[in-house]
Amino acid sequence: MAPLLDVDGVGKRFGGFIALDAVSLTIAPGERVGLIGPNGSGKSTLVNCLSGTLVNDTGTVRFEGRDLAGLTAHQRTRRGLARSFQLPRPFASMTVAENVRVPLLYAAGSRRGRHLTRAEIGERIAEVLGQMGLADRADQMPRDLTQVDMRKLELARAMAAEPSLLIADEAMAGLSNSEVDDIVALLIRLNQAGITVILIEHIMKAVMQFSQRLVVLVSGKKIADGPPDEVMRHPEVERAYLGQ
Ligand SMILES: Nc1ncnc2c1ncn2[C@@H]1O[C@H](COP(=O)(O)OP(=O)(O)OP(=O)(O)O)[C@@H](O)[C@H]1O
Repeated sequence: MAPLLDVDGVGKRFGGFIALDAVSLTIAPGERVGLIGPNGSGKSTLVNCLSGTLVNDTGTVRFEGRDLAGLTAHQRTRRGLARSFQLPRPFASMTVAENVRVPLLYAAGSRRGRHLTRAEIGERIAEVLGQMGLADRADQMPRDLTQVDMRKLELARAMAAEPSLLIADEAMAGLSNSEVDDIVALLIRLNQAGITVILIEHIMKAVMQFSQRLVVLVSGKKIADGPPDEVMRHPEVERAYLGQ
């Protein structure tokens, strides 16, 4: 099967510091992939190069067979590559439903190649909030949400764009065990509904529950890529984690 995402030799420097060193990886449609690595290993830099908030110095990123070079983050979202942020960034003066409506109007219409009708917009907002377990929070303001619901809203905003690939960047930090389980279950449900998901996460229990494949970055290099159990037994991975 042709890859959904094909990352080939992506490199990024900050001044003289090599944050990403020729990273290559492919993601097949429908996969659930965990991207892990110690602090500062380059995970966010890679995600930023994929989603278009940073421009890679070397290499190419292809999504659905097309080179994304030169496309802004918004253009990539409209092509179906959406990401959520470590720190949720809702519009503070809008309700939960309105927070979903904005990316939906912006991206879903262009994904479908036409304007959505008012009824379709309402249905889609309800569908996304339902998927995220936020249906009864629709009219609340973000400031009134619990931390876990705030994370769900951040994922809902990404999902409103109807992506084929969702990159979830540390969606669980600071949550309780049961809340982590809740978010993992939610991400697995999205995957089962056809969304390819890359999860960046430090909570290893969540990573192992979620991932069908693990990619490990250390010091900007990919050092392992494969089935989670095998990857975690890889000597370099053990060293990187014990060394933390
Ligand atoms: N804009 C920047 N300017 C200079 N250095 C940067 C910049 N962004 C990231 N770095 C450096 O690049 C390295 C990789 O950072 P990155 O945030 O990608 O790591 P990470 O794996 O996501 O870490 P964490 O798990 O802590 O979020 C770090 O050493 C970081 O200090």
